[in-house]
Amino acid sequence: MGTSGKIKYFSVVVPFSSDGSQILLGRKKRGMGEGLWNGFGGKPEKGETMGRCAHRELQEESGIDATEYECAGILYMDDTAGPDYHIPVYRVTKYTGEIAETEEMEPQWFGASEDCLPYDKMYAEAKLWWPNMLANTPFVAKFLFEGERVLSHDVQSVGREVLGEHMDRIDEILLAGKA
Ligand SMILES: COc1nc(N)nc2c1ncn2[C@H]1C[C@H](O)[C@@H](COP(=O)(O)OP(=O)(O)OP(=O)(O)O)O1
Repeated sequence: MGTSGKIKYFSVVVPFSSDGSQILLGRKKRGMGEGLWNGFGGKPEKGETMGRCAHRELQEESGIDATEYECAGILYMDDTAGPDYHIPVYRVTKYTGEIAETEEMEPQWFGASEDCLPYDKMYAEAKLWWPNMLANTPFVAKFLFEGERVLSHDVQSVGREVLGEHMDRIDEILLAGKA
């Protein structure tokens, strides 16, 4: 854990097209990560599990309603100075509704392959975990940051049961109001 001892929780949510050939990203229009392409997402509300947070944030930021989605991996980000971030990443395989630009996000489809992703306009660590996301291989990724610089990383492919155990621990913390 970084020196601040604080952990902040966020979701990141990525819709895939029905044939899996495209992914929907959003360009953040304000606040944290402004100008960067990322999945949709944000902080859980009080009493909310991460899955519910992912569903709500996607709806709020893109207008669509995820009907089939699952956790694809977790980003554990330690910072040498600021708070640490624990960020489950979700893959949406079915949704209803119309995609819309919102106050927070400008949505755009990208090809679901590494050479189609706008890595130069994504968070610095994106290129380290997106290969797992694209291959549909569950992952647990650990990063040590100094500000925006990645000092070290360890991205492990894991079984779904292991990922489930990580998610259970996070939900337990959220539901106990300890986040
Ligand atoms: C290096 O760190 C990050 N990497 C990646 N890939 N994604 C990150 C990183 N830091 C934050 N994020 C994601 C997590 C969330 O999806 C957004 C930030 O969420 P936001 O600040 O918009 O949270 P909200 O709850 O929506 O906040 P407001 O209600 O204030 O809009 O970035």
